[in-house]
Amino acid sequence: MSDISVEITGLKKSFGSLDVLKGIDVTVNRGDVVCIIGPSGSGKSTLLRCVNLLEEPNDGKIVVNGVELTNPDVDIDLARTKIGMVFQSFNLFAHLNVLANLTVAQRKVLKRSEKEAQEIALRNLDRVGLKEKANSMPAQLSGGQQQRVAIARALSMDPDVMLFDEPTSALDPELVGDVLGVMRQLADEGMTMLVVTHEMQFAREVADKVIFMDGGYIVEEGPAAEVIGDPQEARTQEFLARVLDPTHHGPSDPA
Ligand SMILES: Nc1ncnc2c1ncn2[C@@H]1O[C@H](COP(=O)(O)OP(=O)(O)OP(=O)(O)O)[C@@H](O)[C@H]1O
Repeated sequence: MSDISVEITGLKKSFGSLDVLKGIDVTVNRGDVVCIIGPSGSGKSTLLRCVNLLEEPNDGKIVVNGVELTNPDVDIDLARTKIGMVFQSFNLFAHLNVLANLTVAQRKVLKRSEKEAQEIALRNLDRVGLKEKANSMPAQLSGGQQQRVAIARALSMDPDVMLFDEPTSALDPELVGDVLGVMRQLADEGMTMLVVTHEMQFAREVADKVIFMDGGYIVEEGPAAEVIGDPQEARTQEFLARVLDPTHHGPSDPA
């Protein structure tokens, strides 16, 4: 089996006349955590959405665990079950309790029996420390708990890869640590993860590789210490101010 889990080559995506991804190449090895950072509007979410086939690329190739998702003959529903996605806004079904949130796609897409789906759901709720909330409704949970349920829901589909799109951005600061803790645990367990985040400490401590995107290009890629730098250095302070500034939209087009 290849060591490569995700291989993206020459990926391009436009919305009308807006070129958002201008030729992206990314390789993620099996078991690695890759963090994607970059200013607002640089195309980070669009990249993840293309990998999960929520957006159709205009050009390029995406291969996940040997399956070319960009091949028009691929069974998209089946391929997508292998890719778990966690969004900023949790996206739980508000009218279903926690357990049902975790079983519905297992029943429908993977055709698991109710009993098997519930067993797998409870195991994954336990993994994120929320087994006792199985019968709660999403609205009865904190944002951090809802996000951990969303992670457990994605895990219940037995994904090969987990994609996280700013999973802590919508949370109150005191709830961020619990969600990052679950993500650290998944990384320790060897889950392959592609994470769009503004959490630089998480990137420094957990990422095997950091990718810095700007203006639809990858402009830097490597170990966190090289891409983000030492937090004590002035260069790093300037860099972080640029990456974390929500008003920066500067597509410094290298072409
Ligand atoms: N469905 C869409 N239709 C039109 N434009 C879109 C669509 N999705 C994204 N865009 C535009 O593409 C550009 C990149 O958006 P994207 O969400 O990928 O950036 P981002 O780097 O994730 O930003 P942020 O950090 O603010 O989430 C933005 O200009 C955005 O307005």
